[in-house]
Amino acid sequence: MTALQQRIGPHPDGAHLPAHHEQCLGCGVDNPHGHHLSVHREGDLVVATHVFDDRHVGAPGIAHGGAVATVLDDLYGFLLYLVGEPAVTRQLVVEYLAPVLIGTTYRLEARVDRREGRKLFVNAKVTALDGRTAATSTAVFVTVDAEHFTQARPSSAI
Ligand SMILES: CCCCCCCCCCCC(=O)SCCNC(=O)CCNC(=O)[C@H](O)C(C)(C)COP(=O)(O)OP(=O)(O)OC[C@H]1O[C@@H](n2cnc3c(N)ncnc32)[C@H](O)[C@@H]1OP(=O)(O)O
Repeated sequence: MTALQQRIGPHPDGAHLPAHHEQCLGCGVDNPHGHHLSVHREGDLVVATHVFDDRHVGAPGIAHGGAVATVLDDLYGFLLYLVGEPAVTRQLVVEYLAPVLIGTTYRLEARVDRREGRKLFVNAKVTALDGRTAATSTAVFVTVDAEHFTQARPSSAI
């Protein structure tokens, strides 16, 4: 079994899901610019509790839209652990419904809506702890083989 296959799973309900790799902008623990997302499985959902900090500011006190998109994109990347195959973003759509505030805790959740061949149609939302939804998203991911990740660095550890 390859390291990629081992990382992909399976992962039981409730399990903490492994970072994509240590330097990943979304979830890598060793990336000083990263969001350090910590994600677990809740049934068919992947879920994170997240606080944007001053590194992610756009308008004063408000998270940059690109930072929110980054986190959503990375969260979708955890659905591959439920699908059991690697997949990458082909299309990402974000609806910014309300400002995402710096220093405020949000629940992020994502799920696979449906699959058609290699295409995974996925959706996500960002919800404040008072229940208000700050952002929703849809995306299309496309499954790839392990060689996809060796295009830039043939010796990639993924
Ligand atoms: C453990 C850790 C490891 C895994 C680590 C994972 C890390 C995850 C990190 C978070 C996520 C990311 O940031 S991922 C990084 C950002 N994304 C990328 O770099 C991807 C760049 N794009 C690509 O490499 C390529 O375009 C691919 C692989 C996505 C697809 O290329 P392809 O393989 O040639 O496939 P292609 O024929 O073009 O399209 C496949 C199918 O999708 C359809 N399709 C294409 N676009 C759309 C669309 N917008 N809406 C609907 N359908 C679409 C096509 O019609 C086709 O359908 P049909 O004709 O077959 O029916």
